[in-house]
Amino acid sequence: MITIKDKTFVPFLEPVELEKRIVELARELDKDYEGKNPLFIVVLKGAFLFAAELFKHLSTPCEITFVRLSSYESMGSSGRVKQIIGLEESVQDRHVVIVEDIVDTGLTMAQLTAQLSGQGASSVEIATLLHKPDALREDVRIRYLGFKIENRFVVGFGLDYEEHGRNLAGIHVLYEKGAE
Ligand SMILES: O=P(O)(O)OC[C@H]1O[C@H](OP(=O)(O)OP(=O)(O)O)[C@H](O)[C@@H]1O
Ligand code: HPA
Ligand SMILES: [Mg+2]
Repeated sequence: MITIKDKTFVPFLEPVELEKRIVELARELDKDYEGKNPLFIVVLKGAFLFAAELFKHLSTPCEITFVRLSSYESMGSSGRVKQIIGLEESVQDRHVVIVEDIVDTGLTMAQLTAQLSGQGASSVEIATLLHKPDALREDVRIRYLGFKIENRFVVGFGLDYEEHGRNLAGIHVLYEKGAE
């Protein structure tokens, strides 16, 4: 168990499980994007460790860039996605893969995919480490998924609780008596 501020979290996905699944995703991406020079767009801050692990195992020639989007306040979505750092590259006629840590309500991905398609990308796919199907409120199609998880708040491996816990090597879930 670990404590961050006023909350307790318990281990849920170990670093070795994460790495094993990320290697599988990299192999799938290598196969699907061979010869396409994809543009990977990493969504900061949360996706930084997932992206680092993914790219270490990816061998297809590609370009990598970053945006920084923010919508969460403490443990809930504010309902608004703020673009803190925008995209510098043109996505016109590019095969784009968004690299995200988690699709929760889907609001962040719904907005970003609509924006990229509107800017003329040839294709836009989502690669996310985690997804909470029971929390989804938007029409979001995930092409590359690490783990489907329950609708419970998680931290670690890039994900934060009030900006803390991003450096944890595994994913931890909020401790609720009787649910651990
Ligand atoms: O599906 P949604 O409900 O939109 O939630 C998912 C988004 O929320 C988190 O970002 P956050 O706003 O916490 O910013 P951060 O990555 O800097 O922590 C997470 O990293 C995703 O980008
Ligand atoms: O469960 C979560 N944990 C941390 N950040 C998040 N952003 C969306 N869902 C989550
Ligand atoms: Mg966050």
